[in-house]
Amino acid sequence: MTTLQLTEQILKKKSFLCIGLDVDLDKIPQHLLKDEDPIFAFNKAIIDTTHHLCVAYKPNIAFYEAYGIKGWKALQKTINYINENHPEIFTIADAKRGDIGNTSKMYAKAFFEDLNFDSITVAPYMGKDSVEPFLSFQGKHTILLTLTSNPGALDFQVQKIDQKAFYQQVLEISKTWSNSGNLMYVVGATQAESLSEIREIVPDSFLLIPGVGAQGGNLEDVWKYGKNSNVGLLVNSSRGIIYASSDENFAQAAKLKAKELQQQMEEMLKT
Ligand SMILES: O=c1ccn([C@@H]2O[C@H](COP(=O)(O)O)[C@@H](O)[C@H]2O)c(=O)[nH]1
Repeated sequence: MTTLQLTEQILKKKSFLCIGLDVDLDKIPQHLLKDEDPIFAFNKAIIDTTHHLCVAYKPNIAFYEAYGIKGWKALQKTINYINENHPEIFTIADAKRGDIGNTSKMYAKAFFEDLNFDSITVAPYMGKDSVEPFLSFQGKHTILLTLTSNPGALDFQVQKIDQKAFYQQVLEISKTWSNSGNLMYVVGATQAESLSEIREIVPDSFLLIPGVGAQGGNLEDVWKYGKNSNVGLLVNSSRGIIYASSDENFAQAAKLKAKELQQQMEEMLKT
């Protein structure tokens, strides 16, 4: 999917919501554990009730890898289900990969070719040759971790090198790489005060913003400081939506939570 198509979906659905599919078997409704594939059964129910309210789904790969081969199969079924039934939805493999070039190439093949995700999150720490193998896939997007939502973001990302914070260097340097048009950036909703300055460096790029809901980030601030003239935002919520209820009505409860966020976004898009 192109960024233009993604923007069209945002305007059509009046939503820049990304729903995180972070499935934890200890948190899903217990009746689903009787299913042959509880992870997929949970995801399918969430997708069936929320697909019209969001423009992206983001399975965090850790939540699938943790369950071994069963988790990986559930991930495959989930991405296939989205691609077959809702091809207009942007898919993000939140895998946070990045390694020496030939290894990154294999990560890229796994997530872009085998699983057919539209995008993947990548850590920039190993530099250009670790990221460019992802960027070389046409029609796919690489979402670089930039200023993350967790307290540990202060350990390295804001430290200064040549008077500039490390995360600012990530933005400026990555813009010079081959196929940098395929780049998007992760900025935590908890870092909203830095969004204006980030927008000055990457005015046109999409920003993936996790951290609203369970982590306390504020959607109004993200909109105020992070939007660009094409919206340019994907705001993720995982636990706040998918675990809205642990009863049999969990998917309807998730739909209500997603609807609340979508309605706030619809109002913002009118301004
Ligand atoms: O800076 C980051 C980067 C990634 N994440 C991921 O997003 C979701 C957030 O989940 P919530 O339940 O809505 O808090 C999760 O998969 C994180 O690993 C992030 O939170 N912050």
